[in-house]
Amino acid sequence: MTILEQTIAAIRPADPVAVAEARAHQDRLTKPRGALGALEEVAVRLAGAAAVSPPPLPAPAALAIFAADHGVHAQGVSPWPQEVTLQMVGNFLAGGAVANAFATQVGASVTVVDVGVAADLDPAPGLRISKVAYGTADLSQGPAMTAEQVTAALEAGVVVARELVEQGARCLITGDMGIANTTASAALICAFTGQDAAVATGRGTGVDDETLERKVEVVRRALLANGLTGGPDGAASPGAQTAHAAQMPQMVHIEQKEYKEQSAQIEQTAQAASAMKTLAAVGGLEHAAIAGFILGGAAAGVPVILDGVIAGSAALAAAALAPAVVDHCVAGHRSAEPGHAVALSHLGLRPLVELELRLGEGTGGLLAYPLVCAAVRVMHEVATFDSAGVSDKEA
Ligand SMILES: O=C(O)c1ccc[n+]([C@@H]2O[C@H](COP(=O)([O-])O)[C@@H](O)[C@H]2O)c1
Ligand SMILES: Cc1cc2nc[nH]c2cc1C
Repeated sequence: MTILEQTIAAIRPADPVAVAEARAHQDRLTKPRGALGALEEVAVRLAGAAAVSPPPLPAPAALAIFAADHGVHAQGVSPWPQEVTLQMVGNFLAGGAVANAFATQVGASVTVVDVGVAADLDPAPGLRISKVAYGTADLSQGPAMTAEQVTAALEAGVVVARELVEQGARCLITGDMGIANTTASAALICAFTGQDAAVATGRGTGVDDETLERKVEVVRRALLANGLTGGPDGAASPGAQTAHAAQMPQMVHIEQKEYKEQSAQIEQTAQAASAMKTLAAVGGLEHAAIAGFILGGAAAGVPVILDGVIAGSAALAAAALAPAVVDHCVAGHRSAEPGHAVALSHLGLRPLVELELRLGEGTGGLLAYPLVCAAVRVMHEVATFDSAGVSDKEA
């Protein structure tokens, strides 16, 4: 088995017993039932993911910022020069970015991963060089990446997640840096959800009206050029259905349950193959690496806090590869980029923080991290009605 196959095979869906225990425990704590709102669901979610209630405290946390460049920058979709990706990597390594300040605030470590910056980087403490390519090809003209590049970037993300967990991290936070990557994110979101480009495409770092119009057209062209009409799984490949249909005749005598299981397995395999194609067509190297990072965290048994629209679009790919991965994710925030809400609603994730952030780097995930810790701490430390001798509400 490849690293990616092993990782996908290791991801378990939420444990229903732990979920039920966590819900019941929440209801015994000295507070009106449901009074902690969305935080109660976060604690229950983490219990399901860890298959134990209460779930372990998600500390310490590690942020990984995946950096890469984009061929689609040539279409004039970002007001910023491409070299800002490289320059911001230098800023992260020097501790001068917003992500560094927020990481210090919440005690998270910061690792910068070069998966596709269009320049050679010198080795430095805190930098991991896992370069797959010097940026992607222009996704509006055809596939942004080869299948080999997608696999390499996904596996690079898995390896970073594994190593951070081996080094003691108990919560992973996604981060990204890549000028023009909101265009790739919008295209991925359209492909995976079927949403229209005009709805999913936003102003990124702050483009004017004219550039936004061009950006929407670039996303439309990218979907067309790559034969992606969009769909519930981003499964635009006709091969998906053909592979499934081809298996049907041999299955007529198989027991109904077994047939259903095998049928679901075949469908999942087709969906995964299609997700790889979609990533290659309109994704970025950091999107693929972040998808791998999310899968790697889930496989290693730690929760993953997703940052903004780049992470949201990468999570769509991860979920198409391994649907159970969503049970291990927490949506840190909802970015101002409109496609992010589309992605989160498709994933069924509720963002914890809504501050109209549109920075990336992991900033929204880092701000949400103390809320996730607080949600879990409640489960460990708050007294029950019984233990504190507090009268429960009359039935
Ligand atoms: O996280 C987000 O939702 C987000 C929204 C807008 C912009 N960004 C960041 O801005 C850069 C991409 O913006 P753009 O306009 O060049 O596509 C990239 O480095 C992202 O981290 C990030
Ligand atoms: C300055 C700058 C910082 C960023 N951080 C993440 N994306 C970014 C884009 C720009 C342009």
